[in-house]
Amino acid sequence: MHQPPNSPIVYSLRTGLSSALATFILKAQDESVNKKGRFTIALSGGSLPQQLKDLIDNPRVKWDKWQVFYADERAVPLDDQDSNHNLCMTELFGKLPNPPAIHTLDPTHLDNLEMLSAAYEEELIREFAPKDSARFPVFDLILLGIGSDGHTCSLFPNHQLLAVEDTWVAYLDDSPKPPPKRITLTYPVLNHAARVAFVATGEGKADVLSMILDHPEKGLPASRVRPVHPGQLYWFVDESASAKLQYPKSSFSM
Ligand SMILES: O=C1O[C@H](COP(=O)(O)O)[C@@H](O)[C@H](O)[C@H]1O
Repeated sequence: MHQPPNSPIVYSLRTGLSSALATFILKAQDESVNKKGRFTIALSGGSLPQQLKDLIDNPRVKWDKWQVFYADERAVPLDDQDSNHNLCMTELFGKLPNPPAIHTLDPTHLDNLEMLSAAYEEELIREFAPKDSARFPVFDLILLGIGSDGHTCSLFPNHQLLAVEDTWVAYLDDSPKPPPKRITLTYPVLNHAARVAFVATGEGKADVLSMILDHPEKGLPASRVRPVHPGQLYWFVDESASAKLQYPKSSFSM
């Protein structure tokens, strides 16, 4: 099947998804560091952080060049078991002798979601605005997961945040998935990234993956992530998650 240019590239991996993902991240890291001397990345929570395990003990990772943000975060203390930061610390950063610069939410604003999300947007502005972005930050890489309802970040089906175009970070207090209070990057930020990669594993994601990629017209939140040119969208999926997928798969080589 012929795919139009800039269509999502889907890597379906029978084995070695974490290793392929590490290779992909390192290529993005090297291109960014060679060009700009730093690597800006946004991470998700959920099942994603455990797929980053092949970065641990990998001598090619230039942690001192990384600027880490969160694609979405729950409005809970940083050491709470629901915190995406806490999860990333447990799965990855806490295992490193020299962790990178990590931009967490400001826990002093947990009781005021508007201030919490404005403070995180300020954090992004400090990192990006004077450098390589005009109206929206341009992340070198954003790593996303999907929920079985098609949500990504904290952008849920039929939620009013799907329409936000004018801010970098938005907040919600009615997430259908607990905990209810969260902040999230918005579509303009996701869609201005140089690269966005979704990671989906397990048979529990098979139906929704087919819905997202084979039926983008249904408009599930994850289907609406389409980086503008020259940005590129990638999917790293395992065999179980891609079992029902009609969308053409590419072989992974880098
Ligand atoms: O609530 C969230 O869910 C999504 C998907 O999680 P998963 O466990 O199904 O992979 C995650 O990407 C997001 O960061 C998180 O806040």
